[in-house]
Amino acid sequence: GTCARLVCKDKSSIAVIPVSLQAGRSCTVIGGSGFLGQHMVEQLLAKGYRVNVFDIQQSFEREQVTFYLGDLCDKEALLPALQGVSVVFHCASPAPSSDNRELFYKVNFLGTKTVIAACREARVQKLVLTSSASVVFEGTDIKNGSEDLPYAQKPIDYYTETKILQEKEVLSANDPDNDFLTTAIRPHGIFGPRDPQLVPILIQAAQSGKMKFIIGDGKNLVDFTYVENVVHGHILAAEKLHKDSPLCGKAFHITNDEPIPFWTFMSRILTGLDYDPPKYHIPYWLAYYLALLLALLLALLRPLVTIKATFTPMRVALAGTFHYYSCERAKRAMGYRPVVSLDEAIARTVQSYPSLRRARA
Ligand SMILES: NC(=O)C1=CN([C@@H]2O[C@H](COP(=O)(O)OP(=O)(O)OC[C@H]3O[C@@H](n4cnc5c(N)ncnc54)[C@H](O)[C@@H]3O)[C@@H](O)[C@H]2O)C=CC1
Ligand SMILES: CC(C)=CCC[C@@H](C)[C@H]1CC[C@H]2C3=C(CC[C@]12C)[C@@]1(C)CCC(=O)C[C@@H]1CC3
Repeated sequence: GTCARLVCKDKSSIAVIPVSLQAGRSCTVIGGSGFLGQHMVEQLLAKGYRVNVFDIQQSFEREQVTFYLGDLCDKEALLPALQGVSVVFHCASPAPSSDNRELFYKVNFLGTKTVIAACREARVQKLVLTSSASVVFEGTDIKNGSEDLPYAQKPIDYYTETKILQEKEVLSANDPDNDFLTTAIRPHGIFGPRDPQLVPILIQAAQSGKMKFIIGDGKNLVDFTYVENVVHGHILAAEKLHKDSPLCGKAFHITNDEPIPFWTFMSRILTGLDYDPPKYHIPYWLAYYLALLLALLLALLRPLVTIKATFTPMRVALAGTFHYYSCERAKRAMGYRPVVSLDEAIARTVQSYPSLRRARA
């Protein structure tokens, strides 16, 4: 089967070694309980990897997976999960919506330094970070952006600010002389089954009547990337990361390579779940200033009440500007190609949320 390979020692003896016991086939997924993390675990197992998960929470149980519960800011908690593994995938982060500056700094920046120190101590050979394409986004158009764009000087939010600090830390830790190699994957707009953010937020907005307007002319292209393609990019990166490979210490965009107008994508998810797509247009700058005004108002009211807005300047920027990226570098360096097309990805995603389908009267 796929989990075993024949090894011929000499003509008379043939040993069968499970793929999971071969060097380089054991890994730890930090953040393995999350949306991306769980999909990582599934594909890694399917490819015959031995998989540990390190996470602050346990969201599933699988016989083949060893769980280590703990905070990645705690090196002593991390170390047992890294013993004997050759690859660490770091895809843990507080949710962007948590809006907690202190926590972002502690987990994404200081915690990532701890992950690096723990990897070195445990003699892990490869560290693959899940970064984000948003590290170069400042709220204005990016068309076919390459990895050579400079980091955002004014990141769109504090979460992204700490994703920049984190990525810099991981890439500069690349140290071939000491057998420690690092690389970073920058996905954008990950979606797919079990995503707790994109589809649920969208349907919630539709249910409360907030999905009537298209911000701008609706032509702004954006990358939405199917989770299985993101996972594929991570695993390829780990497998192609070798001393002298072009992956060492570098970041790579992983996208569906099919940028789509933001509002077309939203409409396809909405109609797929039997909701009406938005049809009225509102000028981008009007939406932006309305959202700013709302944010100001909520800040003034904060001593009295705390209300979380759906309509924020950052979201308006995401919904009304171009932000799509080239994945040419990943194609060249690791032979990346998306494995699931956008059409297929949307169909699978819509199908996976029967509970969010609009109840017909
Ligand atoms: N979802 C998206 O569209 C995008 C996500 N990313 C990045 O992908 C990665 C994964 O994101 P998702 O799976 O969407 O997030 P998620 O919130 O579903 O998963 C994150 C996981 O990290 C764990 N975690 C958080 N703090 C921890 C700590 N202190 N110690 C141990 N574990 C901790 C959580 O318990 C959770 O299981 C993150 O690094 C995120 O920044 C990047 C670009 C886009
Ligand atoms: C490509 C990329 C970075 C996607 C981001 C995902 C989320 C940030 C979006 C998922 C649902 C979106 C959404 C809005 C903004 C961006 C999202 C949160 C609005 C709040 C924009 C303003 C509206 O008119 C309502 C939208 C609801 C859905």
